[in-house]
Amino acid sequence: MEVSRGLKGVTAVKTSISDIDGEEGALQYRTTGLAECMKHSFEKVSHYIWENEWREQKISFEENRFLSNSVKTMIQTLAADQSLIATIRSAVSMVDISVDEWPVSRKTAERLTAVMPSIVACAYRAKQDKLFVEPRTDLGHVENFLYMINGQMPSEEQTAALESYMIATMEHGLNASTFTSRVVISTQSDAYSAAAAAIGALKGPLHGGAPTGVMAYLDKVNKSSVATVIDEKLQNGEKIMGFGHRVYNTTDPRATALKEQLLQISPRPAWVDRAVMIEEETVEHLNQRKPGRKLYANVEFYAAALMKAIGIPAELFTPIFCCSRMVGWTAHMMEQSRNNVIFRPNAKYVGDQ
Ligand SMILES: CC(=O)SCCNC(=O)CCNC(=O)[C@H](O)C(C)(C)COP(=O)(O)OP(=O)(O)OC[C@H]1O[C@@H](n2cnc3c(N)ncnc32)[C@H](O)[C@@H]1OP(=O)(O)O
Ligand SMILES: O=C([O-])CC(=O)C(=O)O
Repeated sequence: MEVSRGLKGVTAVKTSISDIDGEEGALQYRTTGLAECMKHSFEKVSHYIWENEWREQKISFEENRFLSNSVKTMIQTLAADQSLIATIRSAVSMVDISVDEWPVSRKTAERLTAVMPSIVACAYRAKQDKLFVEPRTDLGHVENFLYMINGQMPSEEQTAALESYMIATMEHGLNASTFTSRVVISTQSDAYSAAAAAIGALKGPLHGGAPTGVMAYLDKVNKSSVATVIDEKLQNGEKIMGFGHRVYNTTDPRATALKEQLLQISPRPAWVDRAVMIEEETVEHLNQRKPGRKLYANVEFYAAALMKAIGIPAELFTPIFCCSRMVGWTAHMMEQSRNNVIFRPNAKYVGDQ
């Protein structure tokens, strides 16, 4: 019996939600390339990913932003002694507790996606002893999110940059957290349980938790050099965060798109050019140290840099990723539940006979 560790190279589902060309470095949502998708609003691309139809549909997004008083109180209580991401993961399972539907509906996908920024903003502000800023219904999804985080209107540049990031990270095939969500749904469980489990999978440093490690890497290199830091990390068996990918054997197209956005920020912060140099040197050095592995920047390197450049604190990087990826998770939950087979692979016994 062949065992594929980490299911490397195994095709486990058929999907019409997105397609990745790992050799060419291309990503499309349904039949539309990433660059074209990034020209539209978060709401419009979400609708496209869920329904395969281009239509501006904002109203129910706005209605779905609100948190009940009891959920706000629970988030504020949890935030007092839990990490931000643990609070968010727990909070997702507390909204709309009684929903237990099958198959997963578009209505639930929209509720989960629209409410996530409110959960994140509530938890983030509670950790700073600040009161929750109620969502506004006259603002777009991303603009409202920044407004709830900071309690003031964001600049157009900030909103546009974050919207680009959030669209670029909405969906990415059968990555670990999306796979998690499909496994949970495959037992005919509910979307809230699947979303909480997916957040648990996303937060790990090998997946959506990587941007924190990217910031630490940049700091370390700035005090020393790329070669020294990489050699030290490889000797300790550590990975360089923001580099390497299971599917891409070239630069991640989202990294390229976010780098473009980063270079458009005006005025450009002094550290940005240095970060670009570090990315290039890292690729060169990693490929010298690990020849043939084809290690390039992944989305997380430029996600971290772009969010830093628009003034987003590092502790929000992974929570914001949860907000954008909720679109992909829920699209996969719908797809799985409409044509379900429970996931149950084999394990090869290698213990004592
Ligand atoms: C949104 C996202 O999830 S994007 C990914 C975010 N994660 C990161 O940035 C963490 C750093 N990167 C990694 O850990 C990996 O590249 C992953 C988890 C993304 C992919 O892992 P896998 O597909 O299992 O690749 P695997 O770990 O087997 O790597 C193949 C080889 O390249 C090396 N390698 C891969 N990534 C890195 C890296 N970032 N730094 C150093 N070496 C690396 C491995 O050590 C391995 O070398 P070996 O053949 O000598 O053993
Ligand atoms: O596809 C993956 O394995 C990880 C990734 O880039 C993502 O989830 O966006």
